[in-house]
Amino acid sequence: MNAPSVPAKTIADPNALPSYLNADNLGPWGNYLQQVDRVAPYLGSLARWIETLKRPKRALIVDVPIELDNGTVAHFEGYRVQHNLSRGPGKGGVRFHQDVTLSEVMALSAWMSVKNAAVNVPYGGAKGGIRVDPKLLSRAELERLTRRYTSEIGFIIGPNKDIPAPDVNTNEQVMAWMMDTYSMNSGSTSTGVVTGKPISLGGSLGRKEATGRGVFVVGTEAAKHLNIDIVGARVVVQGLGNVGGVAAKLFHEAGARVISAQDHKGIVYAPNGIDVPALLEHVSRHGSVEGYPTEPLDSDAFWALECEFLIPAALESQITEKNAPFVRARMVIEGANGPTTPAADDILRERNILVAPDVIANAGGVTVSYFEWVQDFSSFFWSEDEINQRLVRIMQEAFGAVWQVAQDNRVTLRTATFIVACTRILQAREMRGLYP
Ligand SMILES: NC(=O)C1=CN([C@@H]2O[C@H](COP(=O)(O)OP(=O)(O)OC[C@H]3O[C@@H](n4cnc5c(N)ncnc54)[C@H](OP(=O)(O)O)[C@@H]3O)[C@@H](O)[C@H]2O)C=CC1
Ligand SMILES: O=C(O)CCC(=O)C(=O)O
Repeated sequence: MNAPSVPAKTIADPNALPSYLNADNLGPWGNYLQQVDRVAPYLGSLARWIETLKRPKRALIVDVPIELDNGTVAHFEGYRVQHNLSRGPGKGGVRFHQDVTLSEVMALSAWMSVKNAAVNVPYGGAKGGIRVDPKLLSRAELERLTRRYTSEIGFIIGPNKDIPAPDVNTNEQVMAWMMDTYSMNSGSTSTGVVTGKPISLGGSLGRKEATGRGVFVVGTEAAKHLNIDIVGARVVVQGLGNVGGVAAKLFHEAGARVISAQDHKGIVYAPNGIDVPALLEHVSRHGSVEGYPTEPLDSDAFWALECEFLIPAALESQITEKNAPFVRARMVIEGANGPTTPAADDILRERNILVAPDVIANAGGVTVSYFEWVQDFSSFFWSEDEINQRLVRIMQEAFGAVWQVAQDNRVTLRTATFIVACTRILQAREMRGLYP
């Protein structure tokens, strides 16, 4: 009788993904992996490096303990993920939000790698976050949290290593605290360690508005291809924070009609167009669109509004297979990172709705962050006009190149952007080689 054949020694599959990378349902990280799978057929011989894109280079989880104002000690979970450093130091924002997870930060860091390569700024991709609802903290608690987090991640960030910036619920003040903490710990003032700083601390003119401005530029470029006139065009925006607020303002100033805006507390709707400056003033005073005079509209109807531009500018996975069949926009301009799931992408494509993806549409922020970093290194600061002109040129050229790749390969703008960006990343990976 033959004995069953049993290998003398079972070796774990050396190419198996680490467990935290390969679960079936990983939310934004799972969506990113699907986007990478879609680009693989277009990478030629570079496809042999594709696994590089599916594994973050480095993921740091830190405990961030702080003393609350009432004397108790609270522990928060913080992350900094450096997805890819082949093209330069890590670059990407820091998010403070109660739903932040490691897998979400991994996805956000990976989209930074793609975005930075798409606009050809010399960075890899990184992102950070703390799982906290900052609205529940006092200003002093927020400062302690930011400083402790900065110290905990301090050994992997730096002007030549990884440069954080603002994201959801972080701003110039948070960046100032991060810069100060890093500088104290390293023994010299280091303005280049973060971008999105106050102007008085080496920040750049135009950075605060840059992401929304980039969204507007990409929207107007895409509109030219679809023969849409901006004047009178209808715009619907989700999220009136830094990105959505500026984008809404610029569309309004260009003569478009912003007909609806949503944040986590409410929806504003005015079919003839909202007075955007008045709405933004209301939001800055009350923290939300809630309470602003409006015609009634529920959340399902919001996504189904007929419009030329639908701009998700809040969080991930807002346009899904559930609401994508009802979207009646001519195009979706992604101000947020990861707002459209791959299943929704397919539905929108079938329905002939153009999607200008996050990895190009919201790249204006990091582009001006790059300008800020360059200005800090040279201690020579540019005028706002110079910055905006350079920003517009980079965004127009990058979007034009992506548009052409999409036409040539008959793929979506998302896959086209991934083709351009992943080619750059993997070429750098190949040229550098693997061994020290
Ligand atoms: N800041 C930047 O430079 C860049 C940001 N991004 C991306 O843009 C998006 C927005 O970032 P940013 O504007 O900086 O963040 P902000 O914190 O300034 O604003 C976030 C906005 O999203 C709204 N929001 C949050 N949760 C929901 C929800 N569940 N439903 C509806 N609205 C919601 C917030 O409303 P409320 O206040 O009511 O919670 C707020 O209006 C994020 O995806 C971010 O990653 C991308 C590139 C650069
Ligand atoms: O300005 C930066 O460095 C990064 C901004 C960011 O986090 C993003 O583009 O998502």
